[in-house]
Amino acid sequence: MPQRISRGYDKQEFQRLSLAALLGAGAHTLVCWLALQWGFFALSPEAFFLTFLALWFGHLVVWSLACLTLRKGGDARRFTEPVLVWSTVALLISALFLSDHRLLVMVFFLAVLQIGVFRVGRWQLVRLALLGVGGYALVLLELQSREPSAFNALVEWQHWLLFTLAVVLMMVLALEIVGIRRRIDGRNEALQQMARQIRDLAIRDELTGLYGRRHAMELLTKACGQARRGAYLLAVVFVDLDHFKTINDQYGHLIGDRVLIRFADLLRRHLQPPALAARMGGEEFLLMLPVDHREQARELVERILVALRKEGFEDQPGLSVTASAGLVLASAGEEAEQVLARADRLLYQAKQAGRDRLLEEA
Ligand SMILES: Nc1nc2c(ncn2[C@@H]2O[C@H](COP(=O)(O)OP(=O)(O)OP(=O)(O)O)[C@@H](O)[C@H]2O)c(=O)[nH]1
Repeated sequence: MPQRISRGYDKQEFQRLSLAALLGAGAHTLVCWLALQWGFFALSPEAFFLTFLALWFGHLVVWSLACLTLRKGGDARRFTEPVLVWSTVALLISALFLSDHRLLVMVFFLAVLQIGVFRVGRWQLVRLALLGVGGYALVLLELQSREPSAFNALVEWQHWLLFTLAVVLMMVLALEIVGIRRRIDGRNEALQQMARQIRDLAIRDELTGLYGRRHAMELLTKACGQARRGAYLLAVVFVDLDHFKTINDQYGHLIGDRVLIRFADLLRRHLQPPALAARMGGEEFLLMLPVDHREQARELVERILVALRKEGFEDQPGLSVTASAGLVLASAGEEAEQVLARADRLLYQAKQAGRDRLLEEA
């Protein structure tokens, strides 16, 4: 599965692929240049120069597209196959002009396959192998039909057979490695999932799924810092369900739990990121609301309190839940604990004033 392979594909991986492709293309050019010097390459020096200029231009285009994609935050992994395919095409083109020593450049294809083993999926690898073997056969057929008398059919096709055998052997090995790699990727994925779950357990309240107190304080500290730097206005709201003890006493603890879960769901429905809610303990909740102005926060909290009042509990028709809240705006230079203490004082006053209301600082 390509998605699995894509995880962990980063800049370094791309740099390694680029370096491998560069070294491979450089070695290929050098071998062909030596062949030209020794008279094995059936092109004039000018035509050789133009041919390799075109091949390097192709490398450059594919590489630049991948770089551009990576810089834009895209997945450069999808350029791995084009890099390998163009490298193979470059080998095949040069094989067209080499007399007798075609195998010299075609062995480079085994290196191309090797690079692909750790980077592309099973089918991409099979496609690449078919391109190498099939392309080599096409090169031979073209040469055979162009100049049958100069074509040493027996030797050339023997070489092709040897090459094909080598590719098949390598593919058997490669597919085994791809399988192992997939299993490792699968296990890594499971481990990462487990790590995410453990982290969630550590930072989330088990009953409601909202963030717990400790993580809420970390987030509040961070949000206060950002608000201090003027990134936004931060409204901090302490919310406490009213007479929750009575609800527990009258309807039982399980219904009390259900009320907490329902309220958390209600908060999730009303808050869009980056606004967030946390359960600070018992029936106490904290809201952090980055806003443009105070009214925006007030209206939102009022909507939440109204929605809670209207909330019905199917098998408990008589149960009606309300909450009290204290809303403050974080001031410049204020620490998280200080903001929280101010919101808590307002909440206390809201309770004193008869509950089921939101109080703000004058
Ligand atoms: N069902 C349930 N009850 C809880 C949980 N955590 C705390 N409580 C109960 O919540 C109740 C909180 O009661 P109080 O602190 O007296 O507050 P209250 O009854 O809501 O009164 P006011 O806040 O003054 O309106 C206690 O009875 C706790 O046992 C929980 O996870 N589930």
